[in-house]
Amino acid sequence: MITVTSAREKVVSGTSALPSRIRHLSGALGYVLARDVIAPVPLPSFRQSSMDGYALNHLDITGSAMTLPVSGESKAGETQFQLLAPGTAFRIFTGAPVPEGATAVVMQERATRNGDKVTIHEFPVVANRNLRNVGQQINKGEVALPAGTLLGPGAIGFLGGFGITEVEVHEKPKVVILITGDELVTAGQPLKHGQIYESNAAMLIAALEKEGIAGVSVVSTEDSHQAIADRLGEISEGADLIIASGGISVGDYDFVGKAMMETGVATVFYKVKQKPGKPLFFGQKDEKLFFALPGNPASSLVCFYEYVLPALRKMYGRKDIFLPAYFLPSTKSYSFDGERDEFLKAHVEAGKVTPLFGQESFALRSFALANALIYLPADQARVAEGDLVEVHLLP
Ligand SMILES: Nc1nc2c(c(=O)[nH]1)N[C@H]1C(S)=C(S)[C@@H](COP(=O)(O)OP(=O)(O)OC[C@H]3O[C@@H](n4cnc5c(N)ncnc54)[C@H](O)[C@@H]3O)O[C@H]1N2
Ligand code: MOO
Repeated sequence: MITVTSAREKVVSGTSALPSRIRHLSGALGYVLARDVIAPVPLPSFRQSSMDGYALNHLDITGSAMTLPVSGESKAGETQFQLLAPGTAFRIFTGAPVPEGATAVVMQERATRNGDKVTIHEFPVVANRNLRNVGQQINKGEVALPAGTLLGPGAIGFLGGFGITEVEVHEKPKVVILITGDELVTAGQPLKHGQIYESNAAMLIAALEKEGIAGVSVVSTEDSHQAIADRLGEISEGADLIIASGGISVGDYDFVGKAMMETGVATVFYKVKQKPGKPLFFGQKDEKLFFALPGNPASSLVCFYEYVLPALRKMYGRKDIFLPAYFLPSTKSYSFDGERDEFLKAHVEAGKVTPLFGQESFALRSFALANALIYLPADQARVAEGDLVEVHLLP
């Protein structure tokens, strides 16, 4: 049995980023840049007004309430190159090109228009006021976004502002889920005594979807050594990452570990000193990663967030692969036997964290209400109210 820290290290060192490919910008949300994007043009690419008002030369305003003739107009989308005659003002609107010769824009709230004249109620007018200069945000040739940037809506908009339509990003892993367990019944079918509804597949698909991983296939198989080995061989063909659920403990019908080894998967680790999720298995074959998660639903989801998610994120190029961790005061006392590190389903609110009722590995009700996990190393087996605990925020 290895420690949580060592298991996490082995997941990181055993995982590499997938190759890159070109994607259309409109389909690149949630992907990670594989190359720096270089600004093809400066932004802004021409001098723009940031207000509706009057463009003028600030040196022409030598006292309060000065009146200037209005010699022209520039509105957003104006494509003609325009020149401001000395001693005059231009009517101008937000986003419009500033005429050559103008050095500032005065907001219309600080001006009074009277026919073809305007009186300026601002003195002094400061140079560059209400102007967006060429390259103020970024100059041509600079790194607009570095490799490793996770593309969110802001990045999509920023790159769209350059007219960029394609980006080079890391591929996302193709994931297959293998569900084992003879007691499992698909929703919609009646339950016989001793049977339960299968729910880990939908839970893991949801967690993957939240990470932007779609097209996940699910294969179910009976609890037989041969069937599991056969399915494992088949499903790993087109996949980058295989998640098995159930059958990884020590019972007579827990065949997943053996089947993994028989199909040539090299064990990186099996069993982690943690609760829940002790019988977690991680292995590799070629470039493919294999996780076998314990069937207990809460164990499965904890292992997903603490081990599978970092591997997935590293595969698609992310730098921040673990759940964000903070130390927060606990609103409740909590104690455990200290034999294994514990992950507790918890709720963070107003800078404090509360361990929830129902920490057993079969209990998902608490997970349904959780927005975080508390990580307690075995040597922190007694937590008093107000003690700082390590909190991992759920996505
Ligand atoms: N003698 C021992 N027994 C067990 C040990 C041990 O060390 N010695 N470890 C326990 C721990 S800890 C865990 S965790 C479980 C893990 O067992 P498996 O991974 O083999 O999981 P299963 O036995 O298949 O199922 C466990 C539990 O979860 C339910 N389950 C399974 N799959 C699903 C699913 N897809 N949807 C919903 N629920 C599922 C299943 O019915 C069981 O109740 O082993 C302990 N035993
Ligand atoms: O380690 Mo198991 O996941 O406690 O129930």
